[in-house]
Amino acid sequence: MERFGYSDDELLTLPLSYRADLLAGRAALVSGAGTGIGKAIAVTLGRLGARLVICGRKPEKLEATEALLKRAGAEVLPHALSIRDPEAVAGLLDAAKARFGGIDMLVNNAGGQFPQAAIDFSPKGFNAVVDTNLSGTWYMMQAAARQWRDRSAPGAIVNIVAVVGRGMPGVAHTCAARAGVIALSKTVATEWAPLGIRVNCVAPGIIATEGMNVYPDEARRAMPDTNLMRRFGTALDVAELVVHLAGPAGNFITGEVVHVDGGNQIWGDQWTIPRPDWYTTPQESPFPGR
Ligand SMILES: CCC/C=C/C(=O)SCCNC(=O)CCNC(=O)[C@H](O)C(C)(C)COP(=O)([O-])OP(=O)([O-])OC[C@H]1O[C@@H](n2cnc3c(N)ncnc32)[C@H](O)[C@@H]1OP(=O)([O-])[O-]
Ligand SMILES: NC(=O)C1=CN([C@@H]2O[C@H](COP(=O)(O)OP(=O)(O)OC[C@H]3O[C@@H](n4cnc5c(N)ncnc54)[C@H](OP(=O)(O)O)[C@@H]3O)[C@@H](O)[C@H]2O)C=CC1
Repeated sequence: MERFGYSDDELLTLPLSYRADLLAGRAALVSGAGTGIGKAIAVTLGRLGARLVICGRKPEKLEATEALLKRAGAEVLPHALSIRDPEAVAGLLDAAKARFGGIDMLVNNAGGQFPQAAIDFSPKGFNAVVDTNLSGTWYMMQAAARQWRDRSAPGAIVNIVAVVGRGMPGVAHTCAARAGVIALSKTVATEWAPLGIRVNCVAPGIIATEGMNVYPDEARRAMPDTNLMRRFGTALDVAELVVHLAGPAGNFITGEVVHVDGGNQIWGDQWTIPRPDWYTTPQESPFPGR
């Protein structure tokens, strides 16, 4: 691929599809906001007037996004933690309440995985991915929902997942975790509608971010061949969809999974590890049927 995501200046200046004060007076919490898609989401929300709480494990990544948000004129509270730690997550929501009186929007973007054939997963590797993407996301959802309930305030959650409807060879652990997030989201969309809480998922296809460095060159080069538009999407494509779902345009949308994947889900099979010969050259099966 030619480049890995936007420069800071591009994030601050690329034209947006929304009016500049759309989210004035609102506060948003974005996880994994120090890099890639999360950084683009945070900056986009900030450019539209929202105040931001940003989290991730590494303070230095958050500092870069904090500086960018300040350039956009947004108020920002950076808070380093691992979303895998439920007590730290509860502390994060307390800090957001102390600073901004609470949040209106939660974007669970933090996550990731490593590519490996499933048959080789170690228990530690599998659990690391499930803990981060499923349990970590859940701790954030529950802590936010409890605060909204206690404040008698409405709220919107957007969970960033992946295109997992047909599985994705090389990242079975993340497929399991993301499918879990989708099922959780649909279930609590129903349980929490009486509290005024909407819950939706965004499933990005291949998006140009530095996170793509974890994939082998061969797999990454082939990725644009697996969507109808035959290219990578951008972090802004995801960020603008998040604005739609978390903001006023999404008021009647809940329990939904929206794909921003150039049509990958209806067409291409997506490999994150090299394809075995079985799928690339004509084969005579050594395992005949009855
Ligand atoms: C197109 C696809 C769609 C999606 C695209 C994207 O998401 S792009 C964005 C993508 N961005 C990202 O994905 C970035 C975020 N990803 C991450 O931070 C990590 O992948 C994580 C989710 C495992 C973090 O968990 P953590 O902080 O606990 O990390 P840790 O380093 O301590 O590892 C824990 C254990 O996991 C195992 N293990 C780890 N790596 C490998 C490997 N290469 N090989 C084999 N195994 C591996 C190993 O068992 C290790 O323990 P050990 O043996 O070392 O004692
Ligand atoms: N790029 C793509 O094509 C696709 C991405 N996605 C998903 O979108 C999300 C963003 O991806 P992208 O921006 O590309 O990748 P990045 O690797 O750049 O972003 C992941 C972010 O999550 C944070 N993070 C990881 N683990 C934790 C944790 N335990 N606690 C808190 N923060 C954590 C990281 O920060 P730190 O290391 O400081 O904790 C980092 O900022 C991820 O969930 C990814 O899997 C889904 C489909 C496709």
